[in-house]
Amino acid sequence: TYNAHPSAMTARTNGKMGMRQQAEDPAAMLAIGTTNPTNLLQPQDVFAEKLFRVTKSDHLTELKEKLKRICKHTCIEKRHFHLTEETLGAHPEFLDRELPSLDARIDMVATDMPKLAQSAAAKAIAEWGRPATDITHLVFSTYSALQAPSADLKLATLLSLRTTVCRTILSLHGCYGGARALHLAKELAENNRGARVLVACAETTLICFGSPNRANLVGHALFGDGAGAVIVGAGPFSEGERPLFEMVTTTQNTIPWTEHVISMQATAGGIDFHLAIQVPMLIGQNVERCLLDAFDGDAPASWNELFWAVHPGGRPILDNIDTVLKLEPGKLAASRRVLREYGNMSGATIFFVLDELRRRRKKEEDSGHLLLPEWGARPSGRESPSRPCCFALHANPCRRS
Ligand SMILES: CC(=O)CC(=O)SCCNC(=O)CCNC(=O)[C@H](O)C(C)(C)COP(=O)(O)OP(=O)(O)OC[C@H]1O[C@@H](n2cnc3c(N)ncnc32)[C@H](O)[C@@H]1OP(=O)(O)O
Repeated sequence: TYNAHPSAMTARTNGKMGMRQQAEDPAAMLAIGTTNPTNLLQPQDVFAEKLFRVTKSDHLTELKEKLKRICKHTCIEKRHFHLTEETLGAHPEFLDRELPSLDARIDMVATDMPKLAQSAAAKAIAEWGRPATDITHLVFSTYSALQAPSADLKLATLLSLRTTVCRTILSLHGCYGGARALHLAKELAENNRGARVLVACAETTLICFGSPNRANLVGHALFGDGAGAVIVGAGPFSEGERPLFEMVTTTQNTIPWTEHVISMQATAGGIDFHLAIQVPMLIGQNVERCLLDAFDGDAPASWNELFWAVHPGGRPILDNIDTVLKLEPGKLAASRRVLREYGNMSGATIFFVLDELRRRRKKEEDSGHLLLPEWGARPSGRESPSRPCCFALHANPCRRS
C-alpha cells in the first residue's frame, strides 16, 4: 500500500498489516547448510585423462597436456559432479556444441538442481531448529534456472514452505549470486520485523558441460557442483536461535569497462561461458579500492585486523588478494581449503567458506585460543569483476560492544 504522505505510510505499515515494521538489530546468519552431489567425486590429478576419454577427445593430445598443466596449477584436489559417464552415454548431444541439447539439460536440472538445494536447505533448517513453515522469504540463486515455474517454487514445494512465502530467484548471476542473495536477505530481514529468509544457491556444471576446447579448458579445470543455504533473520531472536555472523553492512561495486571479462550465454547447445585470462589481475588491481568504498572511511589500519571470507574464484585470485592487501599467511585459509576440496562451485562456494570459517572459529573457541578476529569482510563472490559484492561480517554478535 502506498501513500504520498510518509507518516501515513508508516502508520499503515506498522499496523495490522503484518510484518512491515523494521527489525531492531542488523540481520544475522542463523544457520548454514551445504551439500554436494554424490554421483561423482573426481580427483583433480586424473581429471584430464578421464575427461578426454569420456568425451572421445584423446586424439587432441596437445589440448589434453594443456589441461593437465592447468589442473596442476589450480590447487584443487577434488570436485563433485552431478553428471556421470552413464548420463553422457545416454546424451551424446551434450558433447557436441553443434547439436541441440539445451532442452535435455533443462529437463535434467529442473528436477535435480532443486533437490540439491533442498538437501543443503534441510541441513540449515535443522540447525536453525524452527519449522520450515516459519520461513517467510526465499531467495534462490542459480545459473541453471532457465524455466518457469522456476527452481524457487520447486524448492519451496520440496521443503513444504507455506504458500505465502515471498520468493525471489536470481538467475545467471554466476559466482556473485550467493553474495547478492545474502545481500537481499539482509535487506528483507531488516525491513520486515520477524522475517526469516531462506537463502539457497545450487550450481551444477551439467548445464554448460561440453567436449574440451581452447575456450572452455580453464572452466573444465575449475568448476564443480554444490549447493549451500543460510537462514537469515534480524533481532529480536527467538529462544534457540543463535546468530553466527552478523551482517553489518553490504555493498556492491562495479569496475567500469569489464563487462566482457566474464560472461554466460544460453545457446541451443547449452550455456557457453567465457573467462578472460585477465580476471585474476583485474581483481588484484581493484579489490582494495572496492573494499575502501565499502568501508566508506571506516577501513581498519591493516586488513589483517579482519577475518576474511573470500570467494575462491581461482588460486591466482586468492594469491593476488593476499599480495595486494598484504594479508598474513593463513588469512585466506578457509577459502583455500574450500577451493582444494570442492573447486569453484560458483555462487554456492561462499556458503562453504562461511561454514568452514565458523567451524574454525568453534574449534578455536573450544580450545580457548581464539585467533580469528571478531570482524570480517567478504569481498568477491562475483560473476564478473564488474560486479563485486562486499559484506562486513561480525562473527560473534553476542560480544558486540
Ligand atoms: C571473478 C570470480 O571470482 C568469479 C569466478 O569465480 S569466475 C572464475 C574466475 N577464476 C579465474 O578466472 C581464474 C582462473 N585461472 C586460474 O585459476 C589459473 O590462472 C590457472 C589454474 C588456469 C592457471 O594457473 P597459473 O598459475 O596462471 O599458471 P600458468 O602457467 O600461468 O598458466 C597455465 C596455462 O593456463 C593458461 N591460462 C591461464 N588462465 C587462462 C584463462 N583464463 N583462459 C585460458 N587459458 C588460461 C595459460 O595461458 C597457460 O597456458 P600454457 O601452459 O599453454 O602456456
